[in-house]
Amino acid sequence: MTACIRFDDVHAYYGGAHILHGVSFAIEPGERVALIGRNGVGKTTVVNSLLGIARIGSGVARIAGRALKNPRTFTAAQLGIAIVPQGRMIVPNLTIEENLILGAAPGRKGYWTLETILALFPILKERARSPGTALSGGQQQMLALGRALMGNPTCLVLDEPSEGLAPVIVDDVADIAAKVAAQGTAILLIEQNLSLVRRAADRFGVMAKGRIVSEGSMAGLDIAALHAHIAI
Ligand SMILES: Nc1ncnc2c1ncn2[C@@H]1O[C@H](COP(=O)(O)OP(=O)(O)OP(=O)(O)O)[C@@H](O)[C@H]1O
Repeated sequence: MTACIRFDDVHAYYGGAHILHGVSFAIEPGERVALIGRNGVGKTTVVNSLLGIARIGSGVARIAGRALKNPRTFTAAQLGIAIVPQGRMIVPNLTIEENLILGAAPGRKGYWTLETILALFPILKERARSPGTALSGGQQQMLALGRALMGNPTCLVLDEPSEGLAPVIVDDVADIAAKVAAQGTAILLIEQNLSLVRRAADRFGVMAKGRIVSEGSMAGLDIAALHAHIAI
């Protein structure tokens, strides 16, 4: 089976700043993998390496088996990866429905359509004609998730989806992740909220100083050891 995302010994840089020091991992179709670790260890840089924002100096990052060579910001999307960025990035002068349509990938058909997404997120259906920014933080997170699903991605990348959200909304995010994975979409979850990680991932990798220092299945997750890694 070809991995949706595969990193082999990736070293990544911003200018001369060496941030990723030999990161290797793979996400198989339909898998839910969490990357955890404290602030500044390089989690978002993994995503930025897919987008060409961070430069891959050595090693290979692949999407759907294709090695990325000088990727553009849209290359990952073309290869089936949808990214829900930290901060959500809702377009303020578009309605909720228009924000969703923005995520559509013409030509890539699948389970997710405007109808199935509005059915998954009743609040977005109720307020489809309101501006995207009229929503609360949690609702904007749902909109960002829905917009990403509109492209029927093979892998959904969620960068700190729980940031700034109330615990009850974090539970909603975990439920959505489970429903998305049930449709066969793989998930890369970048997160520090352990209760979300425990509910929304099958496997984890712990990052420290630009490296994956521990990995395994959620069943084998040693919470005490993990706290030691991510304690601020
Ligand atoms: N565009 C950039 N240019 C230069 N350095 C950057 C850039 N983005 C991030 N960095 C640096 O790279 C390192 C890793 O940052 P990264 O955002 O990947 O961490 P993170 O684990 O995602 O943490 P956070 O949760 O704080 O985003 C940090 O030292 C950060 O200051």
